[in-house]
Amino acid sequence: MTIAAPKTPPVPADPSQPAAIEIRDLRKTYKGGKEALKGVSFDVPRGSIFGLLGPNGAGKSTLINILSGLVNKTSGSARIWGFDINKDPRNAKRSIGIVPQEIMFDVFFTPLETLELQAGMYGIAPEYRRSMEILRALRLDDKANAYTRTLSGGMKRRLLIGKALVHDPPILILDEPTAGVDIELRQQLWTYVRELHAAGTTVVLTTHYLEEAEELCDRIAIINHGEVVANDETGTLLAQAHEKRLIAIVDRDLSEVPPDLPVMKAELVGTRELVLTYDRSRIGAGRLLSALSERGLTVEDVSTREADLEDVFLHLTQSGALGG
Ligand SMILES: Nc1ncnc2c1ncn2[C@@H]1O[C@H](COP(=O)(O)OP(=O)(O)OP(=O)(O)O)[C@@H](O)[C@H]1O
Repeated sequence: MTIAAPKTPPVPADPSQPAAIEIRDLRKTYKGGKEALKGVSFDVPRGSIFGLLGPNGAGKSTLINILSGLVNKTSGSARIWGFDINKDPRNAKRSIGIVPQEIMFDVFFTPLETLELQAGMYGIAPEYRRSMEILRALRLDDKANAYTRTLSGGMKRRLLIGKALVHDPPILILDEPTAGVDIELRQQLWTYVRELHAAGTTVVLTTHYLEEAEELCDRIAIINHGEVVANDETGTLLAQAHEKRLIAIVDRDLSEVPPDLPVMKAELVGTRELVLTYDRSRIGAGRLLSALSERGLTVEDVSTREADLEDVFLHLTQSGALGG
């Protein structure tokens, strides 16, 4: 997608603020006492594709809603493109485009009207609007005058991205954009996101699909129970995943795990399947198989699984399930 140079003056960035988004000790306690954010701090570097991960209820939506002005923070601060969300909310809001989780449109408007209305809401004068250009970039120009209700699911998702781009924000936030979306459409959406990023947009996305975050994001923050439990480059996070798993089917029934195996964790599934979790930086699979043989066991079948972002995620959130 080629998004041409903006025809409206870009939001001037404050050069003393190198982060696209700067969040400091952000707290939110809802009425009724639920502490959704318990002092969250992190920076989204300019020009990054930043992943915000966390199990259901971790506080991701609360965070995004605070940034977009839908929810008031209890304390702490947030700056978007250098603008404090409370002291300079207008510029802070102009600096982000948010693609929400839910598809919500007035179905009686056409895509072109939808973008024009959105531009009007941002106070962009008609001569500065670039609705058709955005529709072309999202390959929706041939649907410009169709009823939105006649668009396919994928087209509606693209139109949502278009709505978030009308004011030419330097930062785009996508909240679970591929939840419930089929694989082909997901790939298409990520192609658009990559193109936008290549054109200079900082991208923040929340996703439950860890392999997606692994593939797309250069930096990832994981939140759990309202706290940041990891915030690092994706490669560094993955390097932390030392755990590897070896699954061995042995030749006879066991009533318990063989003693003193050189592993971090050993589990017996049924009577013959041993699941051994080990530190791959300290020991190899061959040594583990020898250890089983030394304990009088013959292995009939064996497989191993590499650690990935899911391991890091599960380890850090200790939830055992991603939920949703
Ligand atoms: N308006 C509200 N009033 C009270 N509690 C709320 C409100 N909104 C969210 N919560 C609670 O705050 C916590 C964080 O919710 P939040 O929606 O931010 O999580 P999330 O990480 O976005 O989850 P999901 O992935 O399900 O969207 C949850 O325990 C939730 O029940």
